[in-house]
Amino acid sequence: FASSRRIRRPLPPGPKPRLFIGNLLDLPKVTPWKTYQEWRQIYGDVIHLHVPWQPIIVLNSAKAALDLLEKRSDIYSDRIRYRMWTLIGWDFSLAISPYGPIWRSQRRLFHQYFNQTVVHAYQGVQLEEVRKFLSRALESPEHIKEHINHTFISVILRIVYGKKIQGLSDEYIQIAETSLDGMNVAAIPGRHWVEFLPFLSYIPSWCIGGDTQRIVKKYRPAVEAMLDKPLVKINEALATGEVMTAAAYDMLKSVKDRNGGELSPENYTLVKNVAGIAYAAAVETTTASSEVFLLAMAMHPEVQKKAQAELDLYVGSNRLPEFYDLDSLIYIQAIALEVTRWIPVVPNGIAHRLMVDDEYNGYFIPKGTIAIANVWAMMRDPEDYPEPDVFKPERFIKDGKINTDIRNPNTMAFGFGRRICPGRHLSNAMFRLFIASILHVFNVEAGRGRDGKMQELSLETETGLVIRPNTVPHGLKPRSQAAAASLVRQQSSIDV
Ligand code: HEM
Repeated sequence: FASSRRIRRPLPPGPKPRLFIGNLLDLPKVTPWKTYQEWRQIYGDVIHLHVPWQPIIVLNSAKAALDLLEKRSDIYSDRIRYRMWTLIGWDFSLAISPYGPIWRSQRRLFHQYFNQTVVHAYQGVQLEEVRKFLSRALESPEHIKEHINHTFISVILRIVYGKKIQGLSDEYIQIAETSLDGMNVAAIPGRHWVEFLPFLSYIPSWCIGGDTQRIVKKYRPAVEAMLDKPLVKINEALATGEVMTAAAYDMLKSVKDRNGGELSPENYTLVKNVAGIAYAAAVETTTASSEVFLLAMAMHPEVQKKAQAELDLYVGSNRLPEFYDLDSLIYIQAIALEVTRWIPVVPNGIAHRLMVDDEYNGYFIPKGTIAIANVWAMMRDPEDYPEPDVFKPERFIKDGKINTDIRNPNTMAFGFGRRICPGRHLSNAMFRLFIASILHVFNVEAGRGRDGKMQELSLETETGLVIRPNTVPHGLKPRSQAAAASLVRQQSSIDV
């Protein structure tokens, strides 16, 4: 199959390469998705970048991404190994494992605990944590970013490790945040010279040129601790016969039972790595989406009003939204889709790697090429989404239902083919519950800064694998002081 495509044809178009260094200096280091989107006007949907030893294609349209990453998933499902990821210890992760037996066994185990059917079992935890969030937001809206982060960390740690954190100062949160920062820092193509000049990894941190070692020293201990610490307690529980409600406990127990009560170091590592990636992949992405949601709401009060009218109709003022409400809340669903489209929080996905030579639209794509899905450009394709910069949930609704003729942003935001995000079922349900709960209780405004002035909101984001808005609204005002506040306090039992 693959060899039938082995016909030498020109490479796809792209910026003119320089002698020896190719397009190395052209690789954008800040918000690359925007530059790639601009390049689409010049070079088209599939752009080739020639970096020494490493051809790259950027897929700027949903069609190209679906044609290659989805329909030819058998040959486009490998990953590159950023040298920096391996150096800081992130090569444990299923998300960057090469396509092969280790990835397959990790992915199979992950799927068992996060497939569409199983995730219903986690609704109780999500509901409880989202309500605690409402209560915290009521008490101290100025700390909204911390509350969001706290919520999704709590949800995933309870699901995966059965661990309840005491607060934001929990040692584990610090460790995990540091290691996630490391992953983001390491993952931008072109930022680290060690990707192209491996000897740089040997230069000591105190020397000129020792940047790589400095980064390793900063992040590697945190990545190791993030994986090791929570599993130790679970393993002890298993050894003493204590029963725990936690996915990692069930994983360890089932591999142990399958192997006659023995837990080999390989199986222990398998569970440790699969559990660790759940935390790492879930927290940053869901936190980022929630921040984008708040930004969209503060910028569009008219959207809040419509959503609140729907909530008042279907949920009413005597209770908070439940999971069973979500299918009836069409406008809330449309908001979730539009937030996902408006600022996709993984704007360049996670790059795929081609395993054999290929050909597309008459262009040759050599084996080893990295394929970057520019989800940002796909979400701003005016053919799919007229006036793409405008935030408009209505674009997804027709005759009172979600219009399935409009391309669903989730088919791009969560990636493609065999590598598609296996956490999307958990994430989608949780996100809609979060949106419904906030809008049921609060009006979202930009919030005032320390100087007393209203915060100026901006669409700017950081650069990274996962992006978060630079400004996050914190002006959450209860819609009705008496009703909303007593409802939240009554339905969430926490000490904030
Ligand atoms: C807003 C929420 C989320 C977004 C936007 C998102 C997006 C993505 C994307 C773009 C990928 C790469 C797919 C590809 O290579 O084509 C991915 C992979 C992955 N995601 Fe998510 N994700 C989210 C939430 C979650 C959650 C909640 C979990 C875990 C419970 C999770 C677990 C994973 C894992 C394990 C992978 C690696 C899959 C592989 O390489 O085989 N994600 N995600």
